[in-house]
Amino acid sequence: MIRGENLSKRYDSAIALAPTDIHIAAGKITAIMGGSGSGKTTLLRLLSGLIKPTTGHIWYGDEDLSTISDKRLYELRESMGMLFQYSALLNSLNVYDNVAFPLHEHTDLDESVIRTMVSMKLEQVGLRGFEHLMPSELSGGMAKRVAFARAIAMDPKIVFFDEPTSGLDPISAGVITTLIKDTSKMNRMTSIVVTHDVEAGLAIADHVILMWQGSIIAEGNPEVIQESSDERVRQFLEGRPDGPIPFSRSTTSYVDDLTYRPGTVRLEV
Ligand SMILES: Nc1ncnc2c1ncn2[C@@H]1O[C@H](COP(=O)(O)OP(=O)(O)OP(=O)(O)O)[C@@H](O)[C@H]1O
Repeated sequence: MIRGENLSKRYDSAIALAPTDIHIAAGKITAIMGGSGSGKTTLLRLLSGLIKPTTGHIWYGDEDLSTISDKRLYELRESMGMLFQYSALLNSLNVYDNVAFPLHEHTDLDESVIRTMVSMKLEQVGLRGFEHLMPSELSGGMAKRVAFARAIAMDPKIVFFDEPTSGLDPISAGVITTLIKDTSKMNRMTSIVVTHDVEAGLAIADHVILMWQGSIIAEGNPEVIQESSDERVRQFLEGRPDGPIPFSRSTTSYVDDLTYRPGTVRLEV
């Protein structure tokens, strides 16, 4: 369904994503995992057309997301849903209007139809009856559920989830994880989930992509990943603070930094 070809992203001197080929299967859940700064969000943003690649193409069928017009991209977005890390609810709108927002924005449906659709989505996330609440009156878990209902309001074919469980207690995180899994299966939705939650990622994904320093270092079904003997994969899965993925990101010598005097040359390590 979605294919990235020679896809890369560079910010000034930083390479957020090294040239990468990627294939996202239709109707499946793909989990993108990896340490902080490994390029997960960059890859998600590229695949959803939120940012343009430095090199390469993103194919949706025979359309290249990196070169299509803004108008066509807007049309394609009608078949995409997004759930961002911080829920990104519109603070001045209540729960009903937040969930109805994409329906108002992209359709001419009668308000009575929209009302029914919003009720169905809120029922699905267990929040029917909370339509009148404002975002400031919601717990973090409730806000994520509202954001989830909004992401699926248009019955999208593809949904992008960026850290959907971050900052949630284990029960709320479990609720969101289950919602992603059940909704994806039920609607045959293509779900792309960026997550730090190794356990949840391996539990719900059909396909796992593991990233390190802007590159994909392993991919496959959860069993393949779990059985990998790659030291970087093992360190990530076992949550070891140091190993081939270093704890320190510093590129200069610590001793040199402590003894540095202006006018002398700093050594790179
Ligand atoms: N807008 C930007 N400008 C400059 N550098 C950026 C920008 N966005 C990302 N980067 C850099 O690109 C690299 C990858 O960032 P990215 O956010 O994709 O990582 P990530 O794996 O999602 O990290 P995290 O899990 O901490 O969110 C990082 O080194 C980051 O500093």
